[in-house]
Amino acid sequence: MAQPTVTDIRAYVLRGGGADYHDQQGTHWIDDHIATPMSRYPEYRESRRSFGLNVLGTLVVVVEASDGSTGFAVTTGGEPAAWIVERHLSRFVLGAPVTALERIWDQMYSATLFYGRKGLVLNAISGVDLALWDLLGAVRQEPVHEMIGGAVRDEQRFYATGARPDLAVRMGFLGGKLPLHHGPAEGAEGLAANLALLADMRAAAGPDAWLAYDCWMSLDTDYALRLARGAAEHGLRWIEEPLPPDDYWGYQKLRKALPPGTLLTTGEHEATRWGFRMLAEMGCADILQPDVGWCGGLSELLRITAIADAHGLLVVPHGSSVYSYHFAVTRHNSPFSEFLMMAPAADEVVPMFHPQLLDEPVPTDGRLSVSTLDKPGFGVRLDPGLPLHRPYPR
Ligand SMILES: C[C@H](O)[C@H](O)[C@@H](O)[C@@H](O)C(=O)O
Ligand SMILES: [Mg+2]
Repeated sequence: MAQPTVTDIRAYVLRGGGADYHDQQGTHWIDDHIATPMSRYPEYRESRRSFGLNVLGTLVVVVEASDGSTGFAVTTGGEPAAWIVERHLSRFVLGAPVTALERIWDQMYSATLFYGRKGLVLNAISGVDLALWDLLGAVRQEPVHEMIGGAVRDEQRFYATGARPDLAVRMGFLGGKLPLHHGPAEGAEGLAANLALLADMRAAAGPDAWLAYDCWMSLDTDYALRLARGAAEHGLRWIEEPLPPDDYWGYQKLRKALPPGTLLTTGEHEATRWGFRMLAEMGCADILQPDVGWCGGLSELLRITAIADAHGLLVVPHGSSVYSYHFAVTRHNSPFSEFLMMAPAADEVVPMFHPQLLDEPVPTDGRLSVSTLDKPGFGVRLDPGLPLHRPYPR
């Protein structure tokens, strides 16, 4: 059956929040002395922006079809990802049927293997893949979740990531995930402060709230184990991404040594089915957390989730707004989702990719009804007032 074809693909960049949600201005919980692999250098310990966590900015991919339909997606990537889209990936998209997502994905990945595989190239591939899913939804006038098998539940529950799990619980979230503030370089004093904060949050959030620590690749196995053992009395539900993503062996060892009841999670800086196969087969985690804008897009996330399911693992994508909501509601092994509290004090619910998307749904009382996703594609629009810049027009 003849399908519309892709007639144009354009890559733009944006600064100031949105998909590159670390790109914040002024005081914000997400850049408040948070432990990272750079924390061993005192000059880079206070702020993640100081070492460039917000250096990339947002990549916006726009695609158009011969029937006049358009699709778009936003992810982290900025100008270098825009170059990859315009100067390399565009050749596999232009002229292709809007249904050719598998062939386009395989060509984008295979053609960039000599310099890609993970990281920024997979962010760019993810952006194109998500834009193509949005375009297909526009052509078919179907929401993405209906095109990938349909919802398995009527609503999605959320936990909140931010500095105030105590407030999140009162807003109806399952609980909260705190950023870890101190790593090994800050010694026993830092560890004590990490545990004291968790104890305070447990007292404030109550005995039943989920509490987790996001360690953002900042620890070593020994510190992670000491943190988890000290946190067990406060009911730490999971310890997230304590080690650098390539230390599969450390994750494997740590998972075997954690206190009973403390889960190990990771994956937001992993990419492709092969990376997640490694995590699954080496027993690195209980919950896999791919970011759909970084792991290879929705097409690859579906493949990753099948691998996880076969290993009895949950897939709870890293905070990625509508791009993961449409996925999560269709998978039995994605029973809850992350919501990043992007208000500077983490004290109110604002759209995760603010200010870039119009009609971006947000949880109410910590949950989102599938019916709020019943619009074509991913169901959001790019704010037409944004200062879009196209750095590499063809
Ligand atoms: C809160 C963490 O430090 C990161 O900023 C966060 O983006 C990510 O790790 C997450 O899981 O949300
Ligand atoms: Mg994380």
